[in-house]
Amino acid sequence: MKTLNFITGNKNKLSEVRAILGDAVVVDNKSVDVPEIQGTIEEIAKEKCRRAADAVGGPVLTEDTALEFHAYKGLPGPYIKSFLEALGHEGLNKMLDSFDDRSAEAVCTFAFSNGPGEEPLIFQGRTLGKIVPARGPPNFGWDPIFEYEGKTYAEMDKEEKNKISHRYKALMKLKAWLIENEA
Ligand SMILES: O=c1nc[nH]c2c1ncn2[C@H]1C[C@H](O)[C@@H](COP(=O)(O)OP(=O)(O)OP(=O)(O)O)O1
Ligand SMILES: [Mg+2]
Repeated sequence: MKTLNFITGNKNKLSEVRAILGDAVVVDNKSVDVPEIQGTIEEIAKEKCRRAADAVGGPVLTEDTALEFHAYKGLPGPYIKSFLEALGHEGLNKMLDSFDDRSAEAVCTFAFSNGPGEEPLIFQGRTLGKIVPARGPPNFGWDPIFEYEGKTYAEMDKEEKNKISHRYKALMKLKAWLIENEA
């Protein structure tokens, strides 16, 4: 059975990845402090993966999550973590108050490298929603302010989010690739 070494410090990401991939794949986890550069989502995701592969000295899976506000031409994008820490749910909502367009895309980008010096492959999923005042338990990042078809991610039960999320869509692509390349 395929084992993936998923390098992340985020427990919520890890549990969603395990829930979505289920029994098909064993997901090991290591929390390595990997520096994150600036750039496009793909550049950031690939560089994070290269650095994780160097740090671990073997095959690694990494993931980078972005939240793109359409009114801001895609920003905060991959910098959402800093924006969330600085502004909170309320501040992120306020950023959009002078715009009619509150739509946003959640973007999940997995990168897989076979080891140091091996070019990372990218698997990306996107879910379109909108930014709303927080509703639901504040367990995971910006889940309470991202609404998809009338419910925020935080208002959905885990199974529900894991069927439509940006992370689910990216993992289906990764899974298809794993199946093709294992045979
Ligand atoms: O499904 C999600 N629902 C709500 N919030 C989420 C989700 N997925 C990531 N997030 C948050 C965590 C962090 O504030 C930022 C992404 O930053 P990002 O660098 O990718 O994540 P991280 O630093 O927590 O973990 P890692 O060690 O994998 O880099 O968005
Ligand atoms: Mg990070």
